[in-house]
Amino acid sequence: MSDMILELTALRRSFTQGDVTIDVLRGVDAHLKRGEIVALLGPSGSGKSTMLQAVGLLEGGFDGTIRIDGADVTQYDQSERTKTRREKIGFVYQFHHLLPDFNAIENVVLPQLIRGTAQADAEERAAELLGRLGLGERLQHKPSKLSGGEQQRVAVARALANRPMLVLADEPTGNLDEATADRVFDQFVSLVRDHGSAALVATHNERLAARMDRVLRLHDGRIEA
Ligand SMILES: Nc1ncnc2c1ncn2[C@@H]1O[C@H](COP(=O)(O)OP(=O)(O)OP(=O)(O)O)[C@@H](O)[C@H]1O
Repeated sequence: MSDMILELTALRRSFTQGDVTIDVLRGVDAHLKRGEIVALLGPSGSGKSTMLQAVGLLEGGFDGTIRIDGADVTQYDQSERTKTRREKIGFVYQFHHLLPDFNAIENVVLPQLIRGTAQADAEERAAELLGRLGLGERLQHKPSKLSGGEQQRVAVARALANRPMLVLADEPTGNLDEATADRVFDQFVSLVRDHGSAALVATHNERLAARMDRVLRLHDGRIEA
């Protein structure tokens, strides 16, 4: 097992709309080691989401090299990308994208079933995670019956349910008040550290960034030295 969870080399991405081409990522070099929690900071429009989408194997169309857990995934086809995403990556978004018709525990069980975990094991794991996140009394609540911070904690549990080695978060606490954001983030950090995963967290929030192990700043399409 490699200690390098993520390596980006000369990552480039442009978008063309009509006759305007914007070079969003202009040669990003970055890496994450096992156990590291790293902030990705940059002004609006600097390419943070674009970078997470590339790393999360959600979007093609970029140049450069992406290595995840030592494997060069750059040229992976659709099915290899899906497999890597399922086995190695967990996502947390600002707007959590929970399934509205499923309750809290079902939302955390589902990705485990997709991965092939037995129902009983998946439920046990989901209940344990949600309990650690302070939602032990909310297992049967649907997202609409949960507060924003509670929904965000369910999303954290869901992202970590399969113990991904790489966790990608895009403004994971962006819609929460400061005190709730801090609590959710503390819980996120403690779970990521327990798993020995690495996490890349895109945020505008300097205060949140200061609590991570390291900060990457996107500026003019590159990571500042
Ligand atoms: N699918 C697309 N087609 C065309 N342009 C795009 C597309 N996706 C992103 N862009 C452009 O790329 C730039 C970077 O967008 P991105 O969402 O990565 O920024 P960001 O740093 O995440 O911003 P924010 O902090 O506001 O979320 C923006 O200028 C945007 O207009």
